Order: sequence, then C-alpha cells, then structure tokens
Amino acid sequence: MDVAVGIVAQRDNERAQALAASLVDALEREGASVVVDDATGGAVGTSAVPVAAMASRDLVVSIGGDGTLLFVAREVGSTPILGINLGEVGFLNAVAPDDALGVVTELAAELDETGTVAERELARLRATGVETDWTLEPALNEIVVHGPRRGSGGGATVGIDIDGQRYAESHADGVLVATPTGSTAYNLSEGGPLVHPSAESLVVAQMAATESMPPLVVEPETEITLTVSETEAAYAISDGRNRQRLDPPAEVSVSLANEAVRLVGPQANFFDGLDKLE
Ligand SMILES: NC(=O)c1ccc[n+]([C@@H]2O[C@H](COP(=O)([O-])OP(=O)(O)OC[C@H]3O[C@@H](n4cnc5c(N)ncnc54)[C@H](O)[C@@H]3O)[C@@H](O)[C@H]2O)c1
Ligand SMILES: Nc1ncnc2c1ncn2[C@@H]1O[C@H](COP(=O)(O)OP(=O)(O)OP(=O)(O)O)[C@@H](O)[C@H]1O
Repeated sequence: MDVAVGIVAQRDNERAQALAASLVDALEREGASVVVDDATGGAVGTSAVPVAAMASRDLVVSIGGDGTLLFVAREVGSTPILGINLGEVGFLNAVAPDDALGVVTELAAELDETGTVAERELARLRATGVETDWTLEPALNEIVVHGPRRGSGGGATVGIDIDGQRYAESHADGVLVATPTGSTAYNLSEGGPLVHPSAESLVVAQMAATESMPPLVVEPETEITLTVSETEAAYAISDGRNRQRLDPPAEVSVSLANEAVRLVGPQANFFDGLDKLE
C-alpha cells in the first residue's frame, strides 16, 4: 500500500496512545507508511515527527477531543483529517473509538486504490491587523476580539463594520465572528444562532454588549472590520488558542481564509450532535 498516514493522539491520554498504537500496527500490516506526533512517539515506539510535518501526508488521524482536532487543523493546513472522538464533547470528531480501526484501514485502502476519498470542506477565518502587520492562524471555530478580560471593568468599545458600513458599536466584553462549524461552540454561549453546516455564512455576535444588536448572519465573502477602543489592552484570538495583543485604538479585519479544513470519513449527524452540547 502506497499511503502515508500521520497519527496525533491527545497528549498525556493513555487511551488515545493505546488506540494510536493499534492503528499503527494495523496500517503497517497493510504496508502503509505511518508516523505519530512527537508527544506520542515515546509511548507508541514508532517514528515520531512534529505535527506540522504531517502536512505532507495523505491523511492525518486526530485522536482526542475538539481541542485536539482544532490543534491538528492549525498545524496541517488542508491535509485531509479524520477525527476520532475520545473527548468530552467531540462535536468535530465523528468516529467512535470502537469503529476507528475499521474506518481508518478502509480509508487508507480507498486512498491507495483511487488516490482520493470523499471530503467535506470546512471554511476558516483569517484575522489580520489593519494598521499593523500581523495575521493569526486561521480559525475553524471563531475569531474573538476582546478587552483585557471578561466581566466587569474588563471590556472595550468595539465597532463592527460590514463591507465598510457600520452595523453596531457598543461597550462589550468583545465581539466574535464564527464559522458554521464554530456556531455550536463559543458563539452559542454568547447567544449566537446555530448554523447548519450546509448554510454557507458567517455570524457576527457581540459579547455582553451594553447597547446590543442581534447577532448578524452574513455571506462568507463579507469583509468584517472590528474597531476596538476605550481600553488599555485588547486581544484578537483564533480558536481560543492563538492570540495577538492589540494596541487600542486598533482595527482588525476578519475574512474567509484561503485554505479550508478538509475532513474525511463518516459525517456526524448535525442534529444528533446537538445532544452533546450542554
Ligand atoms: N464560553 C464558551 O463557550 C467558550 C469559552 C472559550 C472557548 N470556547 C471554545 O473553545 C474552543 C477551543 O477549544 P479547546 O478544546 O481548545 O478549548 P477548551 O478546552 O476550553 O474547550 C472548550 C469546549 O468547546 C468544545 N468545542 C470546541 N469546538 C467546538 C465546536 N465546533 N462545536 C461544539 N463544541 C466545541 C470543546 O469540546 C470543549 O468542550 C474555541 O474555539 C471556542 O469556541 C468556548
Ligand atoms: N499530541 C499533542 N501534541 C502537542 N500538543 C497537544 C497534543 N494533543 C493535544 N495537545 C494540546 O492540547 C490541546 C487540546 O487538548 P484539550 O485538553 O483541550 O483536549 P480536547 O482534545 O479538547 O479533549 P477534551 O474534550 O477531553 O477536553 C491542543 O490545543 C494542544 O495545544
């Protein structure tokens, strides 16, 4: 079999490491070339590489929760990813651990025979500085711009412009821009709408605004500008992890990223998945 697979197991999770070891055995028996991530290498005893080096593989398997899949997606760009759910919520990971061996070996065989497997593209967002030159890692869930901290005394004034036209401006904890994928995450706890995965759109939602406007749904090609002022410090954050400190007054431009995430394998039923949310 002429297929190259990368496997990332959630760090310090023995169950994820044991499943990674079984997948390595099964795939190597079929003749595939397999590497695991550096953090998992010691436990599995096979070739280990940094996750970013898996971008050149045919398939990357993420074993863990949503956070692990978001991390893998950040590192491997648009390399096809299969998510196996060992997490608390696992909204982004469709495959149950018991099905993992069967699904992964079947996908590898299909890749070997046909060179391709069915995939779903998940849009990502890109945030850049308007006057200063910085770009966050693309977000699969959301970009958040917020003041120095959440809650009383921690907010900022944030203006929202949609294709150059003012939609809202208010003192708020912050403002978030979510993809359909991210609509079930932070967006939902801030009162934003659920977005069906087939509805190509972006959501802009204020977070605890004093003069609030409803969350706004816009088409994906929209240019969204967030202007943050009346605060000492502010941050732009991609998927809760990759952050840029801002020097207010500052403008952040949010738009669709060039590279989508490519998810492969069985697709989770969106409505069944909602039962997992609190
Ligand atoms: N108040 C909130 O709801 C809140 C606060 C901070 C971050 N978050 C979310 O956490 C994400 C980062 O995830 P993490 O695991 O690195 O951090 P984390 O460990 O703080 O996890 C946050 C929770 O969000 C869930 N989650 C992540 N993406 C999801 C999605 N698309 N749909 C449904 N649930 C999802 C995770 O399973 C986890 O339970 C951010 O992108 C943001 O959406 C939510
Ligand atoms: N193999 C790994 N190598 C390096 N970092 C990792 C690895 N696995 C996970 N991480 C780090 O841990 C974070 C995600 O783990 P997290 O504890 O949030 O678990 P999770 O996958 O969301 O599962 P759960 O739902 O159980 O919380 C990633 O953002 C990344 O920083």
